[in-house]
Amino acid sequence: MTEKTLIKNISIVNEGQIIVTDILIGNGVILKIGRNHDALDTKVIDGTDKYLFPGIIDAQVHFREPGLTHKGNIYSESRAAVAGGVTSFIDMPNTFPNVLTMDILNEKYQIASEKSLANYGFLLGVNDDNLDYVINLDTSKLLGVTDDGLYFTKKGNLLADNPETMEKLFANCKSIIAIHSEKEQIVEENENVYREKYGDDVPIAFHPQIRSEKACYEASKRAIDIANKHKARLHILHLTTEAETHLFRNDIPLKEKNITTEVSVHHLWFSDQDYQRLGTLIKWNPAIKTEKDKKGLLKALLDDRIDIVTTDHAPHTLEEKQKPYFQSMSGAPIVQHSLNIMLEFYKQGLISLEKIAEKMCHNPATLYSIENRGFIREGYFADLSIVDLDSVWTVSKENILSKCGWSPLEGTTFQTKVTHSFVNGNLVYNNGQFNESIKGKALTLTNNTQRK
Ligand SMILES: NC(=O)N[C@@H](CC(=O)O)C(=O)O
Repeated sequence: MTEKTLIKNISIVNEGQIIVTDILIGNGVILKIGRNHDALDTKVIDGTDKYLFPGIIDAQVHFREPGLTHKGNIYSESRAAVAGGVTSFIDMPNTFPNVLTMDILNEKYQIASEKSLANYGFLLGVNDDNLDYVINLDTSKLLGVTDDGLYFTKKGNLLADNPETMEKLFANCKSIIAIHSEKEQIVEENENVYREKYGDDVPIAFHPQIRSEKACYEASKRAIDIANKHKARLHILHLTTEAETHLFRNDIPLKEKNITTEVSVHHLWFSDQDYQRLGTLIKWNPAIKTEKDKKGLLKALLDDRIDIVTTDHAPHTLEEKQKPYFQSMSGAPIVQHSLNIMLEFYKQGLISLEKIAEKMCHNPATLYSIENRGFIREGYFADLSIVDLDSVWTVSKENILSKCGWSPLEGTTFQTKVTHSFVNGNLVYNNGQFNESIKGKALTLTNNTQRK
């Protein structure tokens, strides 16, 4: 029989409430929430003055395996994730080979089953080349599909830039369709304007003018129109503009939405004011935009037009980042610090703890129809994170766990710390120490078909 763990006297942040009580976990699940447990054969953790969150489900990461493991792999990045309170992740298909077939998708599940410290799910990529293959699959069994176009090539018929292929996919796909929403044609026109003026070394401050609000807005508007026409289940990844937030509804519950969206933590944390200080280290696609956009995104998150928070964790080596504008890779590692960032907003009085749990834990589970995770409920998997809301520390090279070994947050002081993370009831992370012997599990889907 596996050992049980009793977390005593902890403030449980869950489903709109904070309740101070005990929680008993064993056999991988939450056995009992409430006082009066029999402590025989039970390991006890004192939770006094600490907070318990459902493990975070980060629904957009790039863990780089297979094929790009010089900058990250499923072991290293899931380890960084768990240290930050992330107990499940959904990884994108721009690994090599690109995830365009079920064989390649299944290979990633196999690698993760051997190496991942967190629970895992993988999206299948879709583009013009494999479109017919994808729509002939039983897509209702997939966690989701996502356009891969922007990740791999700038030229050619990109799915999210090609209305005909979008129509065909949206009319036929039964799973959630997640898209990266920027009109590449607009981006290319802008690139040409700035290239003419500056050559290869365009100042990074122009990144938001190149990957512009217009490029984002027009792509999102078009995708929503096509999705509505076909009643498709569309999710727009990492929103970056205030303008786009007005395309989304908050007058119906998440479960009933056909169109959903997310914000990534860096678009809430950084703005164009930071390009001067951090340069291409904060070059992301879509781009970090203005202070107004940053504020608008937080507002839309709070009023439920934006459904979830993700990281789009995208490690690159420093060498790959610190290049002239056009050569510098977009993306940065952030999965280890997403909860710290959101809790910093809590400290500033901008968001409640309950809302953080909703957007980072409950809603990703609901949005992707993930079974028995994302909530602190008896019988659910014991994916849990304990947080100390009064612990000051500074991000530095010494405590960054992502394989690439740097972070745009270096030098940032946080006032909160994840002390413990449980994955399926196993204490994988305990105050800087890891138990790496037990691996995470594949995320499974609830019975609901994802398409209304
Ligand atoms: N978000 C990023 O800036 N980069 C992503 C790819 C992408 O989403 O464009 C990456 O994989 O590096």
